[in-house]
Amino acid sequence: MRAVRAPAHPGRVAILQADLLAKRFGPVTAVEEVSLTVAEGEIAGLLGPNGAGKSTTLHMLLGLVTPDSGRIRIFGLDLERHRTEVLNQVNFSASYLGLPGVLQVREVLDAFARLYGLRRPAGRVAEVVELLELGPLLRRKVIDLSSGQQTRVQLAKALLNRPRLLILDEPTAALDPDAGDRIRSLLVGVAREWGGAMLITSHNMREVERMCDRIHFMSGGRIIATGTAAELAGLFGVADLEEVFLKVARQ
Ligand SMILES: Nc1ncnc2c1ncn2[C@@H]1O[C@H](COP(=O)(O)OP(=O)(O)OP(=O)(O)O)[C@@H](O)[C@H]1O
Repeated sequence: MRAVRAPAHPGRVAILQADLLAKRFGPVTAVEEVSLTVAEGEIAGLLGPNGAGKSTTLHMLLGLVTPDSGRIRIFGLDLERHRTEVLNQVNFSASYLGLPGVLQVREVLDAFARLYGLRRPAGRVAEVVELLELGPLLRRKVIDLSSGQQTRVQLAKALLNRPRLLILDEPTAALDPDAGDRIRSLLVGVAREWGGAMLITSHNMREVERMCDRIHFMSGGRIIATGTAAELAGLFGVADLEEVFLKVARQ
């Protein structure tokens, strides 16, 4: 299949550059020849059916999984050689990442603020609490929160260090339509305001169409197409991203 490769932001600095990543788990090839870039200020989407290799790719970009081959540069630095310097300016949120359930929301945020070595931890915690509307939940234990509320705490934690690169694995999967809508607006605002870059996975095609400047579509461990939602729809000869997804998943 011919791939569309549209440069989203020609001339802008590449925040993330991954070249020819590959990862096998025993007999399973999870990721093969994956190359992608995310530019400063860009929100990029990584889409694909279940098992396409999205999470494995994200985990390699976060240094959680070691690639069998390939190279990752973030902020122009090699991730393997400059791991601490790079990861200090990156953050990640995923619904499957548990937070310490016995702690109150305030304690969780304070603990991460200290862990990140923030200069004004109390001020920054107050900012993310306001951004994610967590004020009424601060004294509640994480384990007692609904999954949507826990997602908001996860996102607050992920924004604490003002990451230059924010990686989100299905950020709004547990949120109701209203909360999801507000979080999407917030994330777009954060990307535009900070000039940081975001890479997100999602199974919500409307969300991806609304948020993402550019989409990398994965199937069978490979990126099979890259472009805007409209470019991908054109490439596959369908009306929208939802139909692209169905076409790829059913092939
Ligand atoms: N730790 C692991 N050990 C063995 N196989 C793994 C491991 N992690 C992932 N895989 C396999 O690699 C392939 C890609 O998995 P991955 O989780 O990256 O897909 P995904 O696109 O994120 O899927 P989903 O949309 O379901 O979250 C799958 O076949 C999966 O079973």
